[in-house]
Amino acid sequence: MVDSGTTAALVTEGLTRRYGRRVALADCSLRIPPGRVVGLVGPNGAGKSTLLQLACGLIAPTSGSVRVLGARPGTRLARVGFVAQDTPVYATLSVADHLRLGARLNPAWDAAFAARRVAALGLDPRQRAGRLSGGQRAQLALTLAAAKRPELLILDEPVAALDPLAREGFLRTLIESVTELGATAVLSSHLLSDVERVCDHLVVLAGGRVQLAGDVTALLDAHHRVPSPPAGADVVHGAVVRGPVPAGTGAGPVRLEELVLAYLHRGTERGTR
Ligand SMILES: Nc1ncnc2c1ncn2[C@@H]1O[C@H](COP(=O)(O)OP(=O)(O)OP(=O)(O)O)[C@@H](O)[C@H]1O
Repeated sequence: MVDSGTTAALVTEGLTRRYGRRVALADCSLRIPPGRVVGLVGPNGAGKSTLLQLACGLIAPTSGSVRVLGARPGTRLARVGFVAQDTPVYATLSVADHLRLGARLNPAWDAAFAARRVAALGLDPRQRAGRLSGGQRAQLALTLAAAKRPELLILDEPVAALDPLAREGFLRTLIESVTELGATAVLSSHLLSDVERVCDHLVVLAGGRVQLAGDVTALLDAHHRVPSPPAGADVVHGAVVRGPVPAGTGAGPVRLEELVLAYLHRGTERGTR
């Protein structure tokens, strides 16, 4: 799908995925513009991994459609980097073997970037990946995905296994490479503080449905915190109100974390599955 001459990174329309009778993702319509760092948030079982796997072409929709960089998922493999939640690596291959494999498989492979990151992480190139710690494995998988120099980087809970220092370093590197390449990154996370720090676009899922999506600044501008919302106000949850509020109500700006939580509460209470 094309908008203003720019191909969206990800477009879904009525995207639905069932597992038997369980609806993992329902009627999801989204448009992620290029060049964004997108935070995908939602409680356990909300459908985040399902959406990301659909975007990568690892699973097929039950109904609806998904386009990635203007094409069907799975047809732009060199242009999409994906790190799954369990950060898979080849246990018997060394760190250096992984980099060699990356270079062989990816036309735009950035060997200098990969070598720099491995050195900065203090990983021994001779070490077998199966002997790395969980966090080190995650770092290796992230390095491989980023060194592809993809146009779209899809990361399923990329920082979950990293210590706070490594998390901070990884997010900084991610922003640097996304900015340098003009790429798009979509990352699912339970850590709202990380999302607040690095994401400029937000998608909130609950009960398999999109509760909120859009540019972070625009979303924050469109909501307020009103201690006692007046009658007729469009209350999302608690003190969080959508749209303009009359003067004299004590309305103030809402923080991202508060906004996300309000939509998560609303989505969960509605039992939208
Ligand atoms: N392969 C599968 N078979 C059956 N049900 C599945 C499968 N994968 C996911 N589900 C179900 O689909 C729903 C959404 O799961 P999904 O993994 O997408 O959630 P999530 O938001 O990524 O959760 P988490 O934050 O816990 O990783 C859940 O109810 C889950 O049990």
